Amino acid sequence: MVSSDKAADAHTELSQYIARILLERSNWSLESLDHPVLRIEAHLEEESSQGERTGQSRPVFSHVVDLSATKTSEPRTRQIKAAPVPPRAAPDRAAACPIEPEDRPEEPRNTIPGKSVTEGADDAEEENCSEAASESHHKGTGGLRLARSDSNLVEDTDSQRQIHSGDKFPKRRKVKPEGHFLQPSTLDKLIGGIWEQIHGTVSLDPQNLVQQLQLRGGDDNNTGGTTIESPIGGFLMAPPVGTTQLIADEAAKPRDDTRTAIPEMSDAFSRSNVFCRQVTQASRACRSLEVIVQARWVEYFDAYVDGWARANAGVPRSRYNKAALMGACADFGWSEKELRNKMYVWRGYKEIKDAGGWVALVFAGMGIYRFCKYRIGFDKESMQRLRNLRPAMEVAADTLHPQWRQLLTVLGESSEKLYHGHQHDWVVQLDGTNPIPLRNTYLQWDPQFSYRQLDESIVDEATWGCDDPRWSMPASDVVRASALPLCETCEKEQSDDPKLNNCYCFPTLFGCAVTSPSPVLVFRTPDGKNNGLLALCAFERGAPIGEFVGLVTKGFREVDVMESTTSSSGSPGSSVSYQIWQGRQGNFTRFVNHSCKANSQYQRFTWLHTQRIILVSKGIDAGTEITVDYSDKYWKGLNKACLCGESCCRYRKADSDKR
Ligand SMILES: C[S@@+](CC[C@H](N)C(=O)[O-])C[C@H]1O[C@@H](n2cnc3c(N)ncnc32)[C@H](O)[C@@H]1O
Repeated sequence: MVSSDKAADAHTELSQYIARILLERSNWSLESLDHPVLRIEAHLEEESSQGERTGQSRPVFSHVVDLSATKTSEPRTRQIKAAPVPPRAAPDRAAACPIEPEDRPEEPRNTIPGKSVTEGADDAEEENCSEAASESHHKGTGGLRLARSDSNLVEDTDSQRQIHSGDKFPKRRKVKPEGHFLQPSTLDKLIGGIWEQIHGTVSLDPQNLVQQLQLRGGDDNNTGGTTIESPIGGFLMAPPVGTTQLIADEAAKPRDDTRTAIPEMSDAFSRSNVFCRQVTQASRACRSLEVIVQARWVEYFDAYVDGWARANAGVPRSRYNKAALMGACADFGWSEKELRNKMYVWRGYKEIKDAGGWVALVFAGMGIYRFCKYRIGFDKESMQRLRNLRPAMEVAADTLHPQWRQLLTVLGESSEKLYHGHQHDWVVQLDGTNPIPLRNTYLQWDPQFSYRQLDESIVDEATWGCDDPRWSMPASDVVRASALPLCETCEKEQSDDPKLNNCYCFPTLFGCAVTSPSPVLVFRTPDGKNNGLLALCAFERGAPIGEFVGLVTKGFREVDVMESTTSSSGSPGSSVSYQIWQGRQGNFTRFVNHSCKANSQYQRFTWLHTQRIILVSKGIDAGTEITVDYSDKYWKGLNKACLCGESCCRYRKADSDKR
């Protein structure tokens, strides 16, 4: 007997497979069908001894497979589904976690010259679950084991709860596509787009609309039309030919004079950056405004027709519908067909608003038009997914874009934020219920619990004085005159000044002009691990998720800490061990749970001579929990069982139960 889950899987796989064959071999596109079905028929026939058909044929099987789901079904990854929260395992008091990072970051696939994205991905997998139990596999996994350079760390048998890391990023087998050629569904794209916008740098402050552009009426000498001037002065987007000419003119001058041209050009360039950004921001805010107004217009339309229909019960509703349509056509100056087409899309906006709230519309960006026009996977299930995500989206939008709700005042909606503070001061729940203040999720174990969100680690002065133990002397004895430190990984110059920086090992974290918040949220795990970290967008293998920051200290025992070591600045060759404790302060990495089949790991990386610990993806799908392998050293002697739920789980039993 095949279990119903397996049967459903087989069914999905079969229909996807057949759909792929159909699409590959014919000109048919499922996308062009509203409700595609695949009709499979089998006939039992008598065949002649020569293998010819005798004409007798009896239908014995007829089955219709609904392919609508194929058009939109989700990737078969381990999604965290909305579910009621089961009884929780008590986390450690103000848990901090011990970890040792790797020395070398995974080379970001498309930043290392000569290495393509797929090259590394073809490597044999060293961390597959079935091998996990063997010692050799543990070495291959690389996750949070001792780095080679840590071999001189004290072999402290009772120093449990220390998370460690290895030196090398584990190689992984390229994940074979499982017939997802139609994936991700448009809903996935829409949701991904919303998270990207929320975590992006585009500001949706309505002030962008009113302040950043000053429309100035008047005659332009050339066109006689209206001109647009930037508030910072000048007609910024004059043709770049001017600049080209400037260069040519300056080139003709004596050599010394050309230097004066550079500041001028640089000034013009930087002003054009500002202006272009202002127009982009304003236009982005306009787009959000457009969509929410159109969704609201549909509500007006419906209310108008409803009102008439209620007042004249005997008259068919369609009559008022038509009358309203005609009235609107006159006001818009559009034909009925034009308006109907637009209304179809706008009604989609309204439905998205009804499910995902205004936040989903405001941050949806351009993708929403396609989603509403083609309505692929625009079904109850999709709307429920949006409904469940709404509170999480509001947490992120309110905390990252405090002004966004002001756009809603045009609709007469409140501009008051629902969620204050830092985005990780909230624990979101994936069943759509209200987010919980982070603090409340620890009070039962620690009534004094508090957590301060940090952007950077703080060195415990009582322990280290003014010295940062993470700082180490350059490996080379020769102090380079150029002064810019070289990256130990890529050997390029590092600088906090993006114009001077040349190291792009972790470009979203170091050496970049602007850093965007990582698209992650703290969430309530459905499997008893209390809180965990949720990836809102996909992180490709090798991509940094964030830095492990907290209090840089030492000597902590019986609490979760990150353990690491650097070579001593005083005497090269020896090492300095330190800990990073996140019990009371730190960032979102504090909430990363353990899994025996982890999808990320900690790695060491040196930036400007100071060691940093980076949480790096091993390939994470959007909507999944981010996990690391805390390693044997953490679990050894710990009176706690692992709840990762993987078939390869190595710590299913608490150490005390094993005795
Ligand atoms: C760094 S914290 C992770 C966040 C934690 N879940 C929370 O709610 O604060 C580490 C603690 O989480 C819990 N934890 C993490 N991974 C676990 C797992 N696989 N099984 C059981 N408990 C886990 C343990 O209580 C551990 O001490």
